[in-house]
Amino acid sequence: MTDPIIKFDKVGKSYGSLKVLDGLDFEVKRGEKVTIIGPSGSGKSTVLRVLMTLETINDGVVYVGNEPLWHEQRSGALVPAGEEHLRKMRRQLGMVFQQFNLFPHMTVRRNIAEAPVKVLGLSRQDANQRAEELLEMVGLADQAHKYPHQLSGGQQQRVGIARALAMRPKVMLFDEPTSALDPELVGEVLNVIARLASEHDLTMLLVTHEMRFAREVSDRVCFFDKGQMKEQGTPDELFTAPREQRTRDFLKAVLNG
Ligand SMILES: Nc1ncnc2c1ncn2[C@@H]1O[C@H](COP(=O)(O)OP(=O)(O)OP(=O)(O)O)[C@@H](O)[C@H]1O
Repeated sequence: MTDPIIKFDKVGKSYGSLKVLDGLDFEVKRGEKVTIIGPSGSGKSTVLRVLMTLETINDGVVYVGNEPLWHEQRSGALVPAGEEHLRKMRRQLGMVFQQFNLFPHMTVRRNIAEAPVKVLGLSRQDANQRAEELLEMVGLADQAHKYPHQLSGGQQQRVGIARALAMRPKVMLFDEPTSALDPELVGEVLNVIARLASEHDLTMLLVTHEMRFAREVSDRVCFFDKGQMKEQGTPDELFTAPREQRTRDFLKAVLNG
């Protein structure tokens, strides 16, 4: 593995007096599968939302590839980025949300094909073909002409994954992709993500409360607390021999809870 494809360099983010990211230093390398775990409110989702340009930052620099995400170089200085730069940078990332956010009035196939047509300029025919290949991959080839409300939550989330992949992002972000699902539907979604992780060299950054899953799919697990990364390691290092007391307390609470 080589250069970082994502880098947070002393990134600060606050809502009023609440510091959500506190001088955060964090990197993900190309092709790496990284999971962020940590208590509620530790800033995990904010990291993904900042990358997706859904939240601004107050301090520091975020890099995607080797380019600043929220800034542009002008005459050697970093200045706040304009909308065109943000749009270009955002295209490198795909995100799967807790709430699937599918368009209710579009068929499953159209949900997946719409952005490739509108944003990437693919022909409708090529976009439909891409959508059908992705539906096959997530095990929903026979659901292309249904509407989201005709699918289970697990199926809708698999469409959400196909939709993000249709834009051929360099990095896939997953924000607690199973937390809105009934327990019996969690497995089918985790299986699709695990297969993606093992069969593709896509970079993946996941926030999850599913510790067993984090252990299985990740190259590296990062423990966040109070807007900082407090500890990181391979799944084995972090889950079997955490160094920090705060990590031990957290794991004890979630694994026994
Ligand atoms: N738009 C907002 N306005 C004010 N506070 C916010 C906003 N969005 C998030 N927060 C607060 O920022 C903190 C960090 O939120 P974030 O969603 O990143 O946490 P998290 O670690 O993902 O938590 P969880 O596991 O509960 O999802 C929380 O205390 C949250 O209430």
